[in-house]
This record gives sequence, structure tokens and C-alpha cells, in this order.
Amino acid sequence: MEIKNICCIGAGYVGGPTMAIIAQKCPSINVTVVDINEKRIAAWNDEDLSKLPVYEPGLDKVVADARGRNLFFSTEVDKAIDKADMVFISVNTPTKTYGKGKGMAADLKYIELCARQIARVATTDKIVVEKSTLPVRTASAIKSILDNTGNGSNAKFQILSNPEFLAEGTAVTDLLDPDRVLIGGDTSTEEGKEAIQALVSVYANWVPQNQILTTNVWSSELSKLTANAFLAQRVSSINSLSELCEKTEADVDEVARAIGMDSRIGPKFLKSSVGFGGSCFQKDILNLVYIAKSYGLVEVADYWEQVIIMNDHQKRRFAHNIISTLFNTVSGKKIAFLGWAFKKDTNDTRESAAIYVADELLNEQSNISAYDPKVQAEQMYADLDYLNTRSSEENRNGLTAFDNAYDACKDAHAIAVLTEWDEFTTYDWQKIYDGMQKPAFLFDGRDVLDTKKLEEIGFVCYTIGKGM
Ligand SMILES: NC(=O)c1ccc[n+]([C@@H]2O[C@H](COP(=O)([O-])OP(=O)(O)OC[C@H]3O[C@@H](n4cnc5c(N)ncnc54)[C@H](O)[C@@H]3O)[C@@H](O)[C@H]2O)c1
Ligand SMILES: O=c1ccn([C@@H]2O[C@H](COP(=O)(O)OP(=O)(O)O[C@H]3O[C@H](CO)[C@@H](O)[C@H](O)[C@H]3O)[C@@H](O)[C@H]2O)c(=O)[nH]1
Repeated sequence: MEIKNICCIGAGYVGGPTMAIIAQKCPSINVTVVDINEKRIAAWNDEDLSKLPVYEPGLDKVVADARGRNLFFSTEVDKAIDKADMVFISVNTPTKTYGKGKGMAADLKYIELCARQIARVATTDKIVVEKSTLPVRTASAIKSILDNTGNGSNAKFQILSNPEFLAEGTAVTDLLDPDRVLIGGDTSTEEGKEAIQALVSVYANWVPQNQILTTNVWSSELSKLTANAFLAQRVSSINSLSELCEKTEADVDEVARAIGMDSRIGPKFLKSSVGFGGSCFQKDILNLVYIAKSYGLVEVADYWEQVIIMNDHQKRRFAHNIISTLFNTVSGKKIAFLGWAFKKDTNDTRESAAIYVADELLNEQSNISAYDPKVQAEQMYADLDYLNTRSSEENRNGLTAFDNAYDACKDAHAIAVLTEWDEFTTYDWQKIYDGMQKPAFLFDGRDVLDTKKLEEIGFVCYTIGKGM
């Protein structure tokens, strides 16, 4: 079966970049990305490519190549669904904030709405692809909705799981050259196998066949949660040892290098940090923990929950270290934050460690001055407000955002590096030092700065996993 029209529901960090690459690599397929968020769609359609709603290196060029040719962004959801042979569901699946499973389970209401909408408008057969990260066995719920809430048109549906493994900040290169593409489907029927092959053919336009892995649908769904759990576990593992390194004068980078050269361990995801953030790791592990618990697998659930407990500890201990180093009080003191995004090269701030460190410091009445190359003040306030720790007004009084690092650091008692943006290494650190209160403390939560040089200038430095 040849795919001619693709619709993707959800024009976010996954739907936008993923579909832009499919459109660029498959000029014969029309790709329409739809969303109910009108502002977001308008931004995807903006002539000025610097205004795209997702910042990813190289994405502007891909969008410029394909947009208007075979890549379209629209709010006309029904129309795009009905026209498509293949519908990707790429909507958000956040942690539930209410009811049963609150704070753990994935909230699948947006997924269900999509399934009902597809069933309502479809007049022809469709392959429905789960691109969102979903709990294992969600495909059966989607199938049940599609098969039982139809509009009488006799349209038939095949469900595939095709989880996305791109990381933000490197989305374009990850999509162009993925380690693997995973496609799960119903391998027990001819129609199921045909649907799998149809999606394989789309990716085969640029991904080598031996890197396109096909499995049953449950393995595919569970592999996504498992991959994120393993990756986050490595970060929590090295972060747990960063604390021990600080006590023992071992250097966490040297330890990471030494163990990473063991080919059985490997060098990636061993960079100690102020804690992992991003929209996926915490959400997906909590979801895994919830699923394990729901099957009564207490030991399995406890094992993975520890990854989150360690991460929360790492964020908190970074903040507490700032407080204790600044003579046990930060009340009324200005702390400059360099970085707010959860990692470099993205404007995404979801679950960023910076938010939690700021929250701890605001509890101690410090004044935060923040600068991030890609994050605006309103986003920072929204992130703090979302925690519900204090009033919105208090957050606005406690944090001031600046559009450059020099102003943010002026008169500060301390600087905290929360994101590893490359530009931080290029600053005139003598100038920054001259403008600060003394002693001028610097807390590098990402180990990006040359602390030796900074100490020669006069800074008192702490680096995660290396200590003072
Ligand atoms: N962000 C990542 O790096 C990443 C990577 C891999 C997988 N994922 C998974 O992909 C999914 C999407 O993540 P994201 O970061 O792109 O989320 P996002 O919040 O950036 O985008 C989701 C979009 O879906 C839209 N939407 C919700 N319900 C809709 C509906 N009924 N009709 C039309 N549009 C609707 C929202 O308006 C939003 O714009 C999640 O399940 C996530 O876990 C994310
Ligand atoms: O050695 C490391 C690697 C990462 N991090 C932190 O971990 C978080 C997540 O980073 P990363 O995984 O690079 O970015 P994400 O965009 O969250 O990507 C993850 O989550 C996505 C959503 O599911 C998956 O698709 C990706 O494969 C998976 O890497 C960030 O705060 C990083 O700073 C570290 O602290 N140390």
C-alpha cells in the first residue's frame, strides 16, 4: 500500500520536526500537521523562520525546504484526518494531575479525544500511528474506540506503534540519522503486516532497512518507556556518585571517563548534572512505575522510582549547597541564573532543573536574576506559577529575567549555571567578576566553565561532582 497523504495530530516538539523531516525526505507524500492551538499553527506558518514555535538547530532550513510544497500546518483537523491514509497521533501525554493515578499515570485524555475524532470523521480506511509515548497496551484502547464509535462509513483501522526517540536540541540530526526506527503492529494478520510495511516504506526513503525494526505492538510501546528509563537511570547513577565524589575528592568526570571506556558500559549519558529535566524522563518513568504497580509488581516499581528520587535529591542538594555556602542565608541576596532551558539548544523548559532550584531559593527569599538565550521571562514565570508554591505576584517579585548575562550577573552574590549553553564559555568573566558582590561565588551545575581560570580571576567555585 502506497501512502500519499499523512496527517499528524499535534504540532509540538515531536509532531513539528518529525513531520518536517518526513515531508523533506518524501516529496511524493503530502504531510499536514494539525493542532487545536491556533497560535502554534500560526507560528509554524510564520514567514519569519526565527518565529517557529520549536527552536531546534537546522529545523528552519528543513521547514523552508518543504513548507508549502508538501508540508502544511493547519487548524482544520477534521479535513486533514479524512484526507489522510495514515494519521499520526503526536499529542501530549502528561502526567495526570487529578484522580486515580494522579502524579504517576499518563493522562490519556488527549489521545482518547484524537481516537474519537478519527472515528467520527473517517470515511476511508486509515492506518493510525501512535507517535506519542504511551503506556503499554494503549493500542487496544484506541482500537476499541475506533471500532466502536464509528460514523457508519465502514472505514477500517490498523493501529501501529511508532515511538519517537529524538532528543531535543538534536532533533533534526536524530531524525535524519536515527539509531533505529521502531514500528510495532499486529503481526498476526495480513492487514496488520501490510500496515507495518506501509510505514516501513515511508522511513525507507532515508533510513537503511536494517535500522527499521518491526515488533509486536506491545513490545514497541513498552520499549519506549524502557529506553527512557534506562537513559535516565544512567544520569541518576552518575549523579548519585557525584555526591560521593565531592566527599572523597574523586572527580566525577574522571570516574565517568574511566567507566565509560568499558565497552559494556559505554561513554554516553554519564555527564553529571544538576539533575535531568525535559518533558519525558520523569513522566515516562512515573508511568512505568504506575504500570508496574498496577500489575502488583512492587519491587519493579520501587526499583525504577529510585531514579526519580535520586533526581529530586540532586536538584535539591544543588540549591541547598548554594544556601549553605552563602553563609546559610540567601535572603535578599541576588543569585544570577545562567540558563533556564532543561538542556542546551532548545527553548523547552518543561521539568527543567532550573525551575526547582529557583523554587528552593525563592523559599529562602533570595532574588533571582535569570538569563537564558532562548527562554523569555513569561515562560519562566509560567514555570514557577505551575508549581503553585507561592502567588504569581510573589514569583514576579522574586525573579527578574534579563536579555543578557552581564546584566543578570551585575551585583549578584552568586552565579548558578543551570544549562550548558555553549555561549557561557565565551563570556568576559573578568568583567562579570568585577561587577559582582564579593566573595563572588559561582556554582556550575553543568561543569561547563573553566573553574581554574575563574579561580585565578577571584571567583569561589563549586562544580557538580568536584566540589569547591
Ligand atoms: N518532546 C520530546 O522530545 C519527545 C520525544 C519523544 C516522544 N515524545 C512524546 O511525544 C508526545 C508529544 O510530545 P510533544 O513534546 O510534542 O508535546 P507538545 O505539548 O509540544 O505538543 C503536543 C501538541 O498536541 C496538541 N493537541 C493536544 N490535543 C489535541 C487534539 N485533540 N487535536 C489537535 N491537537 C492537539 C497540543 O495543542 C500541542 O500543541 C508525548 O507523548 C511525548 O511523551 C516527546
Ligand atoms: O549525560 C547526561 C545526559 C543528559 N542529561 C540531562 O538529561 C535530560 C534529558 O536529556 P536528553 O535525553 O538529551 O533530552 P530529551 O529531549 O529529554 O530526550 C530524551 O527524552 C526523549 C523523549 O521521550 C527521547 O525521545 C530521547 O531519546 C531521550 O534522550 C536533560 O536535562 C539533560 O541535561 C544529563 O544530565 N546528563
